[in-house]
Amino acid sequence: MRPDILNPLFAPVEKLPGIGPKLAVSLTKLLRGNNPDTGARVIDLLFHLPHSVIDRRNRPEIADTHQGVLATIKVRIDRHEPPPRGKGRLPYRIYVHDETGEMALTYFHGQGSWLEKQMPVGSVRYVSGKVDWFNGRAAMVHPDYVVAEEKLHELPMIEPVYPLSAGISQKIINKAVRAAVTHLPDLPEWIEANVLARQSFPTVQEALGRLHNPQDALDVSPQAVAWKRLAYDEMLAGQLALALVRSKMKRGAGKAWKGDGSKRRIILDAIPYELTGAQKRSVGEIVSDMENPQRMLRLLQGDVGSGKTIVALLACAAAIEAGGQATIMAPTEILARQHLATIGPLAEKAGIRLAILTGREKGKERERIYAELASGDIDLLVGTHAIFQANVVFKDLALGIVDEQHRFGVHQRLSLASKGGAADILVMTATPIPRTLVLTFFGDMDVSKLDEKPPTRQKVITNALSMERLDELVGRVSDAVAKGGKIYWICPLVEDNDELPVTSVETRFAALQKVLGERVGLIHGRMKPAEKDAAMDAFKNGRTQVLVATTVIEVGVDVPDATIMVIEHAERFGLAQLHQLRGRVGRGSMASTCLLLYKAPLGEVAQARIKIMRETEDGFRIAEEDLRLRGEGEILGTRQSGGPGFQIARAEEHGELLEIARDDARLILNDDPDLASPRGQALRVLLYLFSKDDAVRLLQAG
Ligand SMILES: Nc1ncnc2c1ncn2[C@@H]1O[C@H](COP(=O)(O)OP(=O)(O)OP(=O)(O)O)[C@@H](O)[C@H]1O
Repeated sequence: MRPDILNPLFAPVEKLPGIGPKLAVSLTKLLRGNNPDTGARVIDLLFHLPHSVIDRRNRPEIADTHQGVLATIKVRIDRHEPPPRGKGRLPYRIYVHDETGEMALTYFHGQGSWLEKQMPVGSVRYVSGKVDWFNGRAAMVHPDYVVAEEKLHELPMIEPVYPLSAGISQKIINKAVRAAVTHLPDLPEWIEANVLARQSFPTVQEALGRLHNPQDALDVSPQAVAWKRLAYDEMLAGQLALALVRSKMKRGAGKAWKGDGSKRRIILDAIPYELTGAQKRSVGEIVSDMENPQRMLRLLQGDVGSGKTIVALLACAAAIEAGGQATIMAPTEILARQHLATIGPLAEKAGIRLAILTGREKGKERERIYAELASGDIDLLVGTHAIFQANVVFKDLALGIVDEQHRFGVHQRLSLASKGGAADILVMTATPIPRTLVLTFFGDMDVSKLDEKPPTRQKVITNALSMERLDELVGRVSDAVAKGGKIYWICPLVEDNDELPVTSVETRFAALQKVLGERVGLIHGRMKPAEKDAAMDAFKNGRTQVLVATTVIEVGVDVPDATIMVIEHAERFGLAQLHQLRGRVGRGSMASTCLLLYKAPLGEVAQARIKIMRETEDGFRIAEEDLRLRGEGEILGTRQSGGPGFQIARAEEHGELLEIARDDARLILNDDPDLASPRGQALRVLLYLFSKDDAVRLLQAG
C-alpha cells in the first residue's frame, strides 16, 4: 500500500482548484500520453518540467524598446480609441506614453467597458508584452499583463514555459502547476547526507519548487542541480526496481539444466549454414548459464539479420534435452507464426514437440494446448503475450525467451519467470541499444551480443531520392518486377489523413496497382490476422512481388529473396526504425538496395539520419547516433506511452548519474535487501513516488 503521505500527490488533478473535467481530460493527454492507464494526477503535473522561461525583467522606456522584444514598461494612459461603429474588425487602441515617447496598446475584439475599467485615462500602469515597431510607431498587441503600480508584485518577472499539447495554454498549465506545488508534502530524505552535500542537491520539495518557480533561465536546465536531483531520484528508483526483480529472480533460483547435446547436434546438422562466431559465442554463454544452478537473466542483443532465431532455438533445445520445457514469446502474431514456420521443420527433426498459442487459437484447440503444456506433452511453446495468461501452466518450464523488441516491460518478464519455479530468462532485442539504455531498461543483466552478420550477407546499398523522382523510381520498380525481383514499399500511414500531407499505404497501393496490377500486395496493422497471413504468404511465394506495407513488417519479417526496400517519407522515421526496415532486405545472397524517398526540403535532423544510414549498416553505431539525435524516449517510443521511459531524467544529459544510481542501488540492496531500515523505508517512498509499485510488492511478497 502506498504510504498515506503520498496521497495528495497521487490524487487526480480534478482535486486541484480550477481544474474541471474537461481540462482534466486535456491534462491526461498531455501528461500521460495517448493510452493512459490512469487519469492525470497531481504528481504528473509536478513532474512536468518547464523547458525554458519568459523573462520580463527587461524594463526599457518606450523609445529604447526593440522590435519583437519582450519588455515591461511603465506608462501613463492618455486616451481610448474604440473602433468606429460597424468596423468591428479594426482594433481597439489605447494610447499611452512615458517620458520618451508614445505607444499604442492594441486589442482585437476588445471589450471597451472592461478595458476602460482596467486602464482609466490618466492612470499609471505597467504593461508587459512584445513591442512592435511599424512606420516609426511603437505598439504592443494584446499585452500579456497590465497592472497598477501597487499590484506590480503580481506581474511574474520570470515565468516558466512548459511543453504543451492541444487544449492547454501556458497560463492554464502555469496555474495548474502552481496549485500542485502547494500539495507537496514533506517527504523523508532517502539520499545520504554526505551525498546530498557533495552533489549540492536540494531536497525534493526544494527541487520541485525551484524548477516550477525559476529565478533564471539556468534554473530550468537539465544540468541545474534541482533537475539533476530529481533525475537521480528517478534513475535510482528505476535501478532499485530492476535490482529487486533481479535479486528476487536469482533468489528464487535453483536448477541446473544440463542437456546431452543430442538435439542441438541434429539441428546444427540440419541447417544449411555454419553459425557465425558471434552466434557460437552467444549460444555458449546461454548454455553455460543454464547449466549453472543460478537463475539465468540474460539479454541477447542482436543487430538486424544477425540470426537470433537459431540461437533461441538452440537454447530451447538445450532446455528440452535436460528434460524441461521452453517458450518463445514474440511481440506480434506475424512474428510468432514466422518463428513457428522457421523453427518447425528443425524442431520436428530433433523430436521437439512444438505448439503455437496466440489470440487466434480458441475453444477446444486452446484447451488442448493448455492440457498438453500441463502434462508436458508440448516441449516448446511459441506465441504472443497470450502466453502470459493465468491458464497457461507449464509442467516444468526451464527456459523463457522474450523476443522483446522493446515492447514488453519488466512486469511481463516477471510474470514469465513466475510460470516456472526456476525458469531461466533470456530477453532478446531486435535493435541494438546503447549501453545507457540497456542499464535503464534491463538493469544489471548479463549481455550477449550478436554483432556479426552471416558471411553470405552482402552490403545493402542505400540511396536517398526526393519525391520529385517518384516516376523514375516506379519505372525502376517495374523493371525489377519484370526480372522477378521482390520489393517492399513502406508508407507511414494506413489511410490518407487530411491533416498530414503524407501518402498512405492505401493510396500507394492503388497507384502501384495501376502500373503493376496483380503483382502488388498490401499489408497493414488494421487488417485481420488471416488477411495479414495471406498477404505475407503471397509475397513469400512470389504471387505478389511488391508488398506495400506500414511498419507492421518492421521487426523480424524474413523473406530472404526480397532485395529492394523503398521507404516513402523516410524523413518521418527514426533511425532505429529505418535500420530495422532496411534490415528486411539483404537477407539472402543477392545484392540489395534501400531507397529512402523523402519530401524536400529536409530538416537538419532528417538530413543527419539519412547521412548516417548511407554511411553504415552497423546497428550498434546507429543506435548511439540515434540517442544523440533524438533522446532516449523517442528511440524506444516510450516517452508518451507510459512505458518504462523516464519522465524527468534524460539518458543523453544524465548518463553519468545513471551509472551512479546503478551502483548506489546495488550497495543499498547489499546492506539492506528488504529495505527495512529507516533509510530503506524512505526508499520505499521513493519507489512509490516513481510508480514502482510492482517492486515494492515484490518486497512485501518476501
Ligand atoms: N550463420 C548464418 N549463416 C547464414 N545464414 C544465417 C545464419 N544465421 C541465420 N541465418 C539466416 O539469416 C536470416 C535471418 O535470421 P533471423 O531471422 O534469425 O535474424 P534476426 O536476428 O531475427 O534478424 P531480424 O531481427 O532482422 O529479424 C534467416 O534467413 C536465417 O536462416
